Amino acid sequence: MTRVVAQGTFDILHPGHVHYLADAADMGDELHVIVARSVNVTHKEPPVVPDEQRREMVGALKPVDEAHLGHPEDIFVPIERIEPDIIALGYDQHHDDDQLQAALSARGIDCDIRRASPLEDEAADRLLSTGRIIDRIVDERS
Ligand SMILES: Cc1cc2nc3c(=O)[nH]c(=O)nc-3n(C[C@H](O)[C@H](O)[C@H](O)COP(=O)(O)O)c2cc1C
Ligand SMILES: Nc1ncnc2c1ncn2[C@@H]1O[C@H](COP(=O)(O)OP(=O)(O)OP(=O)(O)O)[C@@H](O)[C@H]1O
Repeated sequence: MTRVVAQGTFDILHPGHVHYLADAADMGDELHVIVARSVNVTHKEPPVVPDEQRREMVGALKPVDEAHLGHPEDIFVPIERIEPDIIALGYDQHHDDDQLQAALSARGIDCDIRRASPLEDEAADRLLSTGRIIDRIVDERS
């Protein structure tokens, strides 16, 4: 039984999110997703959709066995509870694989880190980014 963890903000869902989670699910037998708390999304605009609502929507997606809200202060607490064999990072996630591996080892957590693949734009009008969906809303509705 191989348990995989994926993680992210998942603010306004789009096919790129579904592709990432399907890719992560294919790496093992059971997929757990950690949904970032708004307070921890500091590298870009904070999400519009509330924490628990984002968790609920991610948990409803077919590849996902369980969706968890992240810990407010210590990102390793959910990992220690879930005990994954693999952490699947998104293709563009800003985390440094080697630094993350070192931090996991320092906490006594033994798991592989892998990268999921991107879903490239198949058609020019596809919106495969939450930021681009929000930009489109602002452009067309204001
Ligand atoms: C292994 C791992 C565990 C994480 N656990 C949490 C957590 O418990 N709580 C949280 O708020 N964010 C957690 N995060 C951070 C976010 O999920 C994510 O990296 C970031 O805030 C949003 O990134 P995005 O731009 O890919 O959506 C974790 C990230 C990683 C890589
Ligand atoms: N087009 C895509 N293809 C594959 N994975 C994606 C795609 N878009 C997002 N993801 C993955 O989904 C996870 C969560 O992404 P996030 O919530 O940051 O969405 P986003 O649409 O990339 O957001 P933003 O546009 O605001 O940067 C990340 O691991 C990210 O790599």
